[in-house]
Amino acid sequence: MTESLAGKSCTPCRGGIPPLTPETAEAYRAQAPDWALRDEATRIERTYRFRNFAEAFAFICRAARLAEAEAHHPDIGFGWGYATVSLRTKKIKGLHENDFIMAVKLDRLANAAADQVAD
Ligand SMILES: C[C@H](O)[C@H](O)[C@H]1CNC2=NC(N)=NC(=O)C2=N1
Repeated sequence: MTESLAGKSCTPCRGGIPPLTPETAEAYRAQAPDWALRDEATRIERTYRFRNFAEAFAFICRAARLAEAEAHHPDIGFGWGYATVSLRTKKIKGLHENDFIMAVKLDRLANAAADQVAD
């Protein structure tokens, strides 16, 4: 059981530490169950669905502001009705707690906006 990530903030990662093991990443995923481990658990990814292009764009604008506030930046692809978000920590070429903090906060953003539609 990992402690609540929603109340945490990203911390600077300068490298020199190992990435999360797949097992630890899986434990973190309990708080972000809609995210998938990808590329041998070196990154996480989620696709959010929206009603149209404008709502997807509004979400990624909010996501970008969150990323700047947390100094941790996802890769984002988007189009009509969707945004696909990928997170990893470059300095360690894998996953860090920061990636899951961002995942949980992005999920909250999407839910709070109430503009996301079910898959
Ligand atoms: C110094 C600064 O914290 C780092 O360069 C940050 C910036 N944003 C980042 N975002 C992501 N997703 N991974 C990183 O490794 C990363 N590094």
